[in-house]
Formats: sequence, C-alpha cells, structure tokens
Amino acid sequence: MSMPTIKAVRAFTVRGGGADYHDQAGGHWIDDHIGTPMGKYPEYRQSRQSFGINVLGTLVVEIEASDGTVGFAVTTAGEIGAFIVEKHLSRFLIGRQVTEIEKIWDQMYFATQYYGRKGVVLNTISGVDLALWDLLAKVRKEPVHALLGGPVRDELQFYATGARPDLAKEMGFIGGKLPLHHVPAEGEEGFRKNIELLAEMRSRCGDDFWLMYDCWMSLDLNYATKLAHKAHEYGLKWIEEALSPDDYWGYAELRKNVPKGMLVTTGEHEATRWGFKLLLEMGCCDIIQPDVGWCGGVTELIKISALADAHSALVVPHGSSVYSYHFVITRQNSPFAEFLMMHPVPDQVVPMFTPLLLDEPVPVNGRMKASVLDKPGFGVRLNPEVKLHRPYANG
Ligand SMILES: C[C@H](O)[C@H](O)[C@@H](O)[C@@H](O)C(=O)O
Ligand SMILES: [Mg+2]
Repeated sequence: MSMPTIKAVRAFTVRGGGADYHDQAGGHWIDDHIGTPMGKYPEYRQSRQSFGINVLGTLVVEIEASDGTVGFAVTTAGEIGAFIVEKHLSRFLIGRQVTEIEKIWDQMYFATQYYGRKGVVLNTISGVDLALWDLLAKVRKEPVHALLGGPVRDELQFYATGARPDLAKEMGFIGGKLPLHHVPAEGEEGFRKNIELLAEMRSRCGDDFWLMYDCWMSLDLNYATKLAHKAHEYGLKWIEEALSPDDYWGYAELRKNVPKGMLVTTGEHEATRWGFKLLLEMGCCDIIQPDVGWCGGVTELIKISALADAHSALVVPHGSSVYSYHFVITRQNSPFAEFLMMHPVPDQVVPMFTPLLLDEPVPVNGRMKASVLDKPGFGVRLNPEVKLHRPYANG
C-alpha cells in the first residue's frame, strides 16, 4: 500500500510561553526564587530567567506530505533547533514515505551523534519525531495513542506542579509537586525555609494528599539526604531531580540514603535509551521522568519505557501536554501523569503550552478521559494568532 511521501519540512521559532514554558512574563510562580545549580551565585537566585532558562524559546516543526496532510509538533529548541532541522535533519525526511519513522530517527540520531547525543539536539530530534507521528496518525485518521497499542485505562489522572498544592487539591489533582526554593549555598536558613514551606502545605492539604519536591538539579548528596529525612516527617512522597543529571553515582547513593518508602525520581534532562539505561541499571531512581519532547520523541520513549518496565520502574513523563498524554494512556507502567500549572499563581487550570495550541486538552477535576484524545494525530492545532518566525526559510 503506497503511502504519501514527505515533500516539505519547515522549522519556526516563537517566544512567550508555548513549549518553552519557562518563557513567561514577570510575576509567574515558575520564576520566583526557585533553586537551581546557579543558586550558588546570589545574583542568579531570584529569577531563573536571569541566567537564561528561557533563552532557547519554542521550536515548531511542520512536515507536509504529498497528499497535503501536515503534521507538526512543538518543543524547546528555538532558533538552534530551527537551524538543525533545516540545515541538517531535513535531508533525512524529504522524499521519504510517512511510515519511515524508525529509519528516519536512526539517521537523525547517528548523523548528529558527533555534536548531539543529548540536550538541544535531542530536543530537536524529538520535535521532528513528534511531528512525524502526528503526520502518520493524521494520514491514517487515527489518534497517536491508537498507533501505540491503544489505551490501557479509561482516563488519565494527574498530579499538579506549581506553587499551590493546596489549590491543586481543591481542583481534584492526586498530588502537588512544589519547586524547591533554597539551595545549599543559602545555608541552614534556606534549609529551614524549605521545610517550613512543606510543613505549611502539609497542614493545608491533610495527610493523604501527595506532596513532592522538585529540586531541579540544585543539591548535593549530603543536603539532599538531610532534606529527605527531615521532609519524611511531613510525608514527602518523592524527591525529584535532586542532583546533576550526570551524577548517576550520586543518585544511586541517594536512593540508598532516603527513608524507606520515599521515592527518588529523575530523568527530565536525560535523553535516549542509553541515558535511561544508565539510570536504571545503576539503580538511580524509582520513577523515570523523560520529557517526550526532549528525550528523543515517541520513537525513543517506546524503547525507554520498555527498558523501565523490565526494571519494574514507573515512567511518568515530565509534563509535555498531549505528547505525553497519548503515550501515558497506552502504558501500564505509567499509572499517572504530570500537569504543569502554567497560570501565574496558579489558581486555575490553563493549557500547558498556552497560547501556542488550539484544542489543547486540560485535566478536569484532575482527570482526563481517554476519549478526549480521540482525534487524528495529537489532536491539536497551531493558534493562528501566534506569529511564527522561520529563520532559515531558504534551507
Ligand atoms: C517546577 C520545576 O522547577 C520546573 O520548572 C519544571 O519544568 C520541571 O522540573 C517539572 O518537573 O515540572
Ligand atoms: Mg522536574
């Protein structure tokens, strides 16, 4: 059965929210004195934008087939990503059948291995891969989840990431993940404030609501161990991304150090089956959290998820909107999903990639019926109000 071929690949950039969700206006919870590896420098503590967390911006990849169908996806890669797509990766797509997703992924990865392997190159490969899955599913007039084996449950349930777990509980989420605000360089006072915030949220949320801390790579092993033990008194469910993504050895130690019953999670800044193989085989964590827009796309997440399943590890992808929902709904070892609260407070649910996408589904009362995802592709459209820029229009 002959399938349409790829006739055009276009890469656009856009600023202000969207897939680079750290790229927000001032006063947003997501940029309010959150702990990071740059926190050792006082001048970079108040705002992550001050050290450049939002420099990349959003990459939009559009792939047009010979029958006129257009698949697209969005991720965090901006102009660098647009360069890689138009100057390097497009040669592995033009003229290919829309079904050649596995072969295209292999060529994109190994052709960029000399300068890629992780980071913005894998973000870019992920963006192309997601657009290919969107295109193929649209050609087949099916949702992406149907191409992945179909739903294993009737609905998704979500925990919420944001500054107000107490409000997330009222909105029906199963848990709330707080950003950690203070790093080791802020000493005992910072440590005390970290615990005080957790204690306050525990008192507001009651004993059964999941509370987690996201440490965004900002701690050392000793501090993370101390934090885990003190936070255990307030029922911390997991300690997330406490150490540098390169410190596999530290994570393996931390997992032995934390109190029984507390989970260690990481992975949003890890990429490919090889990176997650290291995390899993070194016993670094109980839950891996690949971002499907950063780890290699759906094609690679299928491999990563199978590896995790074989290690009895859960896969709870880092918030990436529809791109993770279509995956999570099809996997037994992905029992729940993350919803990143993008409202500035946050006291209401808004689409994660707002304002970039139309028809982007959001949890209602902390849940999302599988049927909500039953639209061709990933089921979203680009918002025509959002002006896109194509920096390498002439390839
Ligand atoms: C809330 C965290 O600091 C990050 O901003 C978030 O992107 C990520 O780490 C997460 O797990 O949602
Ligand atoms: Mg995180």
